[in-house]
Amino acid sequence: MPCSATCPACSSVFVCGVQTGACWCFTRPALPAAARTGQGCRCPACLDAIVSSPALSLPPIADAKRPALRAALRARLDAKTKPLGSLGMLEALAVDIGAIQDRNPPQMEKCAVALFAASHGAAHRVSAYPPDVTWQMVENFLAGGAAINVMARSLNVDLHIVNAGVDHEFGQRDGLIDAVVMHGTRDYTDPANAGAMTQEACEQALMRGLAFGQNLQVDALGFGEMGIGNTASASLLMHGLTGVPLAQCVGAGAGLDEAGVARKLALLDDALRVRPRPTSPLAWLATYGGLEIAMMAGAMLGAASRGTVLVIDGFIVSAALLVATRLEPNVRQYAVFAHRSAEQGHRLLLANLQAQALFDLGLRLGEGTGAALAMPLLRTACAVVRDMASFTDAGVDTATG
Ligand SMILES: Cc1cc2ncn([C@H]3O[C@H](COP(=O)(O)O)[C@@H](O)[C@H]3O)c2cc1C
Ligand SMILES: O=C(O)c1cccnc1
Repeated sequence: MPCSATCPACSSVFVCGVQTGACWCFTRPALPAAARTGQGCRCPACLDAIVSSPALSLPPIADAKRPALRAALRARLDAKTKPLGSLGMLEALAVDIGAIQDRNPPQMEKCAVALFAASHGAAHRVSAYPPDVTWQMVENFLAGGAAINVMARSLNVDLHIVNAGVDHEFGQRDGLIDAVVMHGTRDYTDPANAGAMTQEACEQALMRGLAFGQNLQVDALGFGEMGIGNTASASLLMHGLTGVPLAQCVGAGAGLDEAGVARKLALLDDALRVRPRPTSPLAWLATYGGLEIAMMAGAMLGAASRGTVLVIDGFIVSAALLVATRLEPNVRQYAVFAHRSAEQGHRLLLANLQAQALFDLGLRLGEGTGAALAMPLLRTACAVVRDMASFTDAGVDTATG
């Protein structure tokens, strides 16, 4: 039985977590998810029970704060033959990776990117490109000719292509992981549709992603996506889960001009008006899609539960992480952010996730290209901790005067 959307005792606006096992504060997203108590959740403000039993069971994700390990990693870096802090963000990155892996020194041998592809029913209305580009690009990935293929090869990164729900018959194909939940979402801009997918399809996509993430043995997993129309879904999720005004969440995507962005914004605004506002993170995801975003969110939760570093790519992947954090806040600690995308909403989305990206090359492609490009930085950060000489090792004396 679902609970009310507000805490009955203290009236804080908490959204029902009956589907997810974690209650969620709409007006104050910085609050921790409500504590779980055998039968349900408690409002973190007043501790009164507000949820009946959860339906979706997620694996536990350990708290990766690990202050003692972080201090040891920092001390190890400070003893290296360099001015204190002179490797800047690489030092923070190394400490984060060590804390995620619970290892000193951290390890970065096997790096992979998983690219999740799916079709969007709304694609023909919200993108500068036709919906068929989604399946045609999957063929390109399988043939090895896309940007992510070239980067993965040149950077020694494994690449996994996952079909989360492309509207096309590929048949049995080498190199294509079939995780199809449905052949594309429904068009949420059509008032006749309740939303992009049912709650059941959404949970199935999430759980398939979860299993994928739990089973992959890598030190770092980068996330990529392909789905014409998916910046629109990401914008709606960003708006719904953060409260940032829609206009600041919507951008050019793969290449709309100014007038195109204005049309996209008006369409998405209408799509929000024609049906009731979703009342949980999972309902936002089901209503506005897409399948690849749901599967990525699940894969993030699965990979984090086994201590894998999550390498977040651009705008769409960040939106998937946002969803994942609303299901299990600890997942945020497992994420490192590759780059700041040129997509309009990404700067604010990163700020909302309290994230600092490693670089900004003006990329706006997706596919996991930013994540792949970050892998050498992750490898190098770990190598510095492991291999650099300390002042004592090298006999360098820093005493002055
Ligand atoms: C040829 C081509 C290759 C791509 N690879 C990634 N995207 C990127 O663009 C799409 C999102 O933009 P929008 O929401 O505006 O459709 C996604 O597929 C994303 O991965 C591509 C887009 C195109 C056209
Ligand atoms: O930031 C991204 O991931 C992005 C931006 C535009 C188009 N495709 C992806």
